[in-house]
Amino acid sequence: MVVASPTPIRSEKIQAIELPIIDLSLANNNNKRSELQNRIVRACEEFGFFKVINHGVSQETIAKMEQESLSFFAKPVPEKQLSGPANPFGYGCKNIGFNGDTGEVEYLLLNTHPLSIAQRSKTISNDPIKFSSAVSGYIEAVREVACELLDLMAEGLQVPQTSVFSSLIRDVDSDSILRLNYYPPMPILCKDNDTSPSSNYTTRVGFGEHSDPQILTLLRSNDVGGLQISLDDGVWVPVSPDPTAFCVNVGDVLQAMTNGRFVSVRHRALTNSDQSRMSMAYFAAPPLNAKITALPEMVSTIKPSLYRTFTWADYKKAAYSLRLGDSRIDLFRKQGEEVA
Ligand SMILES: C=C1C[C@]23C[C@@]1(O)CC[C@H]2[C@@]12CC[C@H](O)[C@@](C)(C(=O)O1)[C@H]2[C@@H]3C(=O)O
Ligand SMILES: O=C(O)CCC(=O)C(=O)O
Ligand SMILES: [Fe+2]
Repeated sequence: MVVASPTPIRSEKIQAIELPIIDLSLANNNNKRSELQNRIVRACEEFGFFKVINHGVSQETIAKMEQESLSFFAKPVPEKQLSGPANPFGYGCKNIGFNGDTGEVEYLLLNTHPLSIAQRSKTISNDPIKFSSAVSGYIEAVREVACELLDLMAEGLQVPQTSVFSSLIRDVDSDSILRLNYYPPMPILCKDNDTSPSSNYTTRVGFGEHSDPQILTLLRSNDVGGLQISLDDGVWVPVSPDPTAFCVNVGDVLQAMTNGRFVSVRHRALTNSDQSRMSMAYFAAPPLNAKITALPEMVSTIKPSLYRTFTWADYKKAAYSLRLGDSRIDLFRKQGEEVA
């Protein structure tokens, strides 16, 4: 197997994008709820990404999770390795997935089932009860935010069964996961000691280009930038970091359930030259046996369903057999159906 080396890329000075802002406190305001639904729907159609403020997750819940995460990544490597290798859960360093993808990232991938968290905490922390309580508290809080957003999306799409998306995540068998990413500072590479402001500067990729496979991702990062999204082919647009907000993106499953109306957009994370970046991503996923198919309201004679029905287990199997940057959802596209 050929193992790819971490890709250095040219640093380009592209202005950061201001993602659509969703103020979740408006969800409880009867006069504003429908405007909020439309705003979320538009963001999912146009960008596949938005920023959520006033989300209701307490600063304490986030700080506890962040502190546990920092303490873990600050440990000596041999200690961290006791929680690895990631298969897919556990501690991973530079290797992403099983097919030779690499990046300048260390991570902990956790199954969100309470029993699994309790069990794994024993190898992760010297105080497993404190670690698992921080993780469980964080997961419960972000799951609530994810469910509220998904209900608003269904309402905005005029789908009568408004819990059609959120019920998949609330299911006890939901396959949701939590990923803690740590990107150590990486000096910018400069070819031939040439310090002129030309194209010789390169930045290292922390987490390569991909789309998220699940329904919805809620990402919280520290105040160090690095996330970029690919809005138009070939152009990478940086997203400004905001530790008080969640950066939310549509996953492949939601793209399929909305018959391509919502877009699962490719993104990546670059390292920073002098500061470490830390991100915590909650990937809201259905149960393994859930059948994924376009909602009837999203299908018509002029917009026939783009994808075959598949189970989340089928999709995961395909995802783990592919490279990070491969398009997984295309495997499930019906012949002859073009995505708008
Ligand atoms: C190369 C891979 C890593 C990944 C599984 C895959 O085979 C393709 C998708 C990757 C991804 C991207 C989003 C999430 O970070 C992730 C946990 C997921 O569900 O799909 C990772 C997988 C991983 O790191 O194991
Ligand atoms: O760390 C980030 O900002 C992005 C990470 C990411 O895309 C992922 O974990 O899937
Ligand atoms: Fe991602």
